[in-house]
Amino acid sequence: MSTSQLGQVRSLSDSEELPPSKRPRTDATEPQISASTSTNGAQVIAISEADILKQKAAERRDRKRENRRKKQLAKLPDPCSAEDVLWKDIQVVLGQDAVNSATEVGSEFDSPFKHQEEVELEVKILGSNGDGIAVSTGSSKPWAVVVPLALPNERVRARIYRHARLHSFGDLLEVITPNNELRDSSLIRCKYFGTCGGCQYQMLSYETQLDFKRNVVVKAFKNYSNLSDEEMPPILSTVPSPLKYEYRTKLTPHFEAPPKDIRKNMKPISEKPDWLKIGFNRVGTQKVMDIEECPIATPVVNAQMAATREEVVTKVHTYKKGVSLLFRESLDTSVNIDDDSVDRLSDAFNKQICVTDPKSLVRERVGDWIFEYNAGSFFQNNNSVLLPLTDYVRNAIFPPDAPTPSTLTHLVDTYCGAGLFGIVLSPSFQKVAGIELSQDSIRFATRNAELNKISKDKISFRAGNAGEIFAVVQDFPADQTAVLIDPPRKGCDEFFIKQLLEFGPKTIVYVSCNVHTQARDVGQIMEAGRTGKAKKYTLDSVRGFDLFPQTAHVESVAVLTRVS
Ligand SMILES: C[S@@+](CC[C@H](N)C(=O)[O-])C[C@H]1O[C@@H](n2cnc3c(N)ncnc32)[C@H](O)[C@@H]1O
Repeated sequence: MSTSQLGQVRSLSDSEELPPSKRPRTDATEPQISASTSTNGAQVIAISEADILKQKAAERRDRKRENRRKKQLAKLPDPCSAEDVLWKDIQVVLGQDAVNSATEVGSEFDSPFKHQEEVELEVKILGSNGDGIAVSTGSSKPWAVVVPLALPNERVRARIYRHARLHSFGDLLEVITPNNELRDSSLIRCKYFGTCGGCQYQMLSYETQLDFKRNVVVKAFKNYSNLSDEEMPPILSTVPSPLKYEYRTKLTPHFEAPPKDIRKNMKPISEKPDWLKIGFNRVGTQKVMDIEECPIATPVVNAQMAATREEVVTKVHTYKKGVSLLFRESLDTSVNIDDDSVDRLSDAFNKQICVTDPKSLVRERVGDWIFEYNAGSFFQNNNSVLLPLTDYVRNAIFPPDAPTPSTLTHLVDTYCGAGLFGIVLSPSFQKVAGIELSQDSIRFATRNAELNKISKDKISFRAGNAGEIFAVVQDFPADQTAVLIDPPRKGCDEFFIKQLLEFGPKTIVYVSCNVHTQARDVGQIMEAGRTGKAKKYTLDSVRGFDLFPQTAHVESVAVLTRVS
């Protein structure tokens, strides 16, 4: 028995005299060593077999945990996800060499910054999500920091609050050196700008906003389409929204239920207490902040929001859960427009109201077209841009300057919602077929076709998965058919693209609220033709549309033509 082993035993039992907080940490994975005195007085250390087995099991558990951790670290974000789009920007800022070296040595999660540390940063680029992406002026370690509301070439101070792979997130505390070519605070129209997470670009001129959005489209096709330079048309300038403010026809602010301790003894109140916040999430958080008005929403929506806020105060003691409110602008639905004697374009018909029940009927005009839908279901939120958008799509399908007249006669409107594109474009086609997953939206699409006096022989809508439409439109001549695609953010699935390519329409117009998945899908359509697996398409044009001024969102329209 060596003295050092004895010493270890001694110090263990000594430590038991200490208060728990001062005792050396005994790892649960260590076998318990017990000291006893033998009959001849010598001390014996006994490690039981059970303890050894326990230790081995614990080591196995540790190894498994470590492997899981390594796998998790190695896992990159899902392609086209918001995290992936950001990760691509981070790599540009840090440079591929720095990213590769950090990955090789496994230091890509070792942030040089502490939680809540205040750091000085230089902003390098504006990320596709609208946040500035900066590097530290003090640390030599390649590490990026994402700072909302910071602009390229600015020096800023930020407080770090979260870490991820080779980057951290920080709250903007101060713009030390502003970029006066871009930043113009006199343009800001909202008192909550900078704290509310809704808008990112109010300090930019509108032209700059459109330029930044074009750049997002350029980057998306570079990162996700896999198209060669020869296959890529120049990305056109972003089409502006006629209204830059007061355009949002829908808002969905929310509020939390009263905290439990307050709810217990709560009586009806008439003045809004401090803890009640009715509004939108604070920038970079899931915490609601109080918003009395939103200047990007229409005046009718703002007026209703003010009235509902007062109502919520008087009823708040009755809520046990948080609530999402809905404000949706509508034309006055009490006017019976099925009656042919009604002049739908008269002032009486055009009175705006705001509905708050998701099941309520909403009525909306797009030019001289009338649409109805349920307040809770999908319809575009910026009415002012819908005529320019549908005109653009029509001109893409029937280019006014084409040397020969178009032969297109049929339109397939996939992901058609309440029938916006199919109905507005219907005069240019002999036949239109639409498909949409929501039964409710299809009920309205059919009603909208009737309201707009389009015959059932000409236009039809069906509920179903978008890819299923191609089996239904077998009688549509592919050479004379245009397919419009307007999917949700996640884009099209494999089944849809396979069916689309088997059908092989002459023209494809792909409208999207997520240019990254759009670029991926367009890339897949083009690749299938390039590799001889399907008919070949050229990408004629890609253009951003600004459906959401003052925010970083961009809609995009890509036009493809079959060449073989
Ligand atoms: C961006 S919206 C476009 C709606 C319509 N084109 C418009 O502009 O009003 C996408 C629509 O796709 C529908 N959708 C989602 N997944 C679908 C699927 N797998 N098949 C068909 N429609 C789907 C949604 O219900 C939603 O109405």
